[in-house]
Amino acid sequence: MAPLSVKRVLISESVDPCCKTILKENGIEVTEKQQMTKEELIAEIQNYDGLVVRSATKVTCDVINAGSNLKIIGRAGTGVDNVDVDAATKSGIIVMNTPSGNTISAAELTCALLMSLSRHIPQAVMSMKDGKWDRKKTIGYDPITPLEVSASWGVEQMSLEELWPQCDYITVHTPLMPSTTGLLNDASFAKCKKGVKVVNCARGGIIDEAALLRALESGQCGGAGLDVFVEEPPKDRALVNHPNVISCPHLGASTKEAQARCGRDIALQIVDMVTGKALVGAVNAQVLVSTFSPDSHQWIRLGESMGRVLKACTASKEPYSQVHVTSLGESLKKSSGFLSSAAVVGLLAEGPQKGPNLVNALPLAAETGITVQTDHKDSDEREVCVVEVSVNGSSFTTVGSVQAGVPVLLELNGSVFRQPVPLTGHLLFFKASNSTELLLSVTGVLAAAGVELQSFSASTASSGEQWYCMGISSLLGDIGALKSLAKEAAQLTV
Ligand SMILES: O=C(O)[C@H](O)COP(=O)(O)O
Repeated sequence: MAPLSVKRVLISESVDPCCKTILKENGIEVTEKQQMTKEELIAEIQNYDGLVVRSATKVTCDVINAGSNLKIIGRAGTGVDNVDVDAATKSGIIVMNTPSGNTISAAELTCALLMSLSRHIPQAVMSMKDGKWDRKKTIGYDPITPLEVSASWGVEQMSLEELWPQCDYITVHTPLMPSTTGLLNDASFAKCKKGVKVVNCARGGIIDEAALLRALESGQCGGAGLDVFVEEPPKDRALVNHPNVISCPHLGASTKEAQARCGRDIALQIVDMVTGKALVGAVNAQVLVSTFSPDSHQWIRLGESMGRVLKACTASKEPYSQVHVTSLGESLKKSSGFLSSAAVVGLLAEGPQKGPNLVNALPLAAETGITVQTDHKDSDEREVCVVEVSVNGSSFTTVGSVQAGVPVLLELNGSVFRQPVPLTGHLLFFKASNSTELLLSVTGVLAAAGVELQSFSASTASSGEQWYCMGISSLLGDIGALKSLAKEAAQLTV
């Protein structure tokens, strides 16, 4: 992938200072502004092409839409539920997290809460501070029964149904998403051992808060350690104030070590991305991961150019219903993903959709009603990319490759070019029967418009209507004259 240019980054939360230092050392201008209101962030965000956040900044669709120059949202931490990832993807913005920076600190707090729950340490501390010497409440200790060791990780894997009735303690460590929202609910609490203790240092909502309160009240749940809440800070204090709940204000990652790691990781990941070295931590742009090799750059250009050629030659027939991209050749095995996105970018370029790029190509295609199909075929003979579009009931195909580092077109809808057509500059395509008169007429049209003919590629077929391609010095102002000479004609700049 051609390196993304990121020049100005806004850090909207307390992120370790090393983040700013690393970004600045790499030529990126950094502004730190904390505790901005949503309105302030919306007004400000257009001035930046990068945004670095923790979990308090709500990067909503409104913020993303206001960020007309935004290219990357860096999350100095793990959870990206405060970022509207779908909206970012549609706008072609990379969302990147630091998947391992604060894991150890969150695990430490989980263990601390487990121990505190078991031994009622916070309650004992409070009662000591109240001047009491109450030894009765700290004597009922149940030993923690560790889960059995599984074959691979030392933990026996069980279904949740099997797991619930066996646990003395349940800790959750998942992102918040539809499948994990309310993972512990009335039904699952009912299957648990009476008095089960639960810890949530992951995200509020994985344990259903209303169900947890009911389970605490009935004694079905014997205690909860909560570092996170559905609403932060929680306005409803019922859980926080419950005698069997110990809670913290989302401190799982708040250690010097975790913050230094996350601040450093997100800055280095952004720098690696803008310098084209690597893409690490992107949560919405998997297709880009394999584009960080120099070899891939020309293939991406090829895919996009083929999409543009298809669009130019079929524009009058729109709408498109399907794009089918096939890569051939061992070395393109991992390329079919980005080739299809690149072809869609070319096909949608200059259309009504906002800024198609490799991040948003597939969602934009889906939104436009285009199905994208990707295939790979092994071939010892050649490395080529075939892009076929279904447009208004018929199909139109291009075949291209990269030769000597240059993207070239080999075939256009059945016409095989004698010489590969370099996909660069201004190109004129037309379909006609092979005739000297026609070619003279076309060059006459070019000359009359002051356009120089720079290259000419004809089909290998000697009879029937075939596609021709001309490299020209500039686009014709009007190709009406050409359209009256040839069956079809199109021009474009790639
Ligand atoms: O998702 C995370 O990384 C943790 O919940 C930490 O969030 P924070 O960076 O806002 O402390």
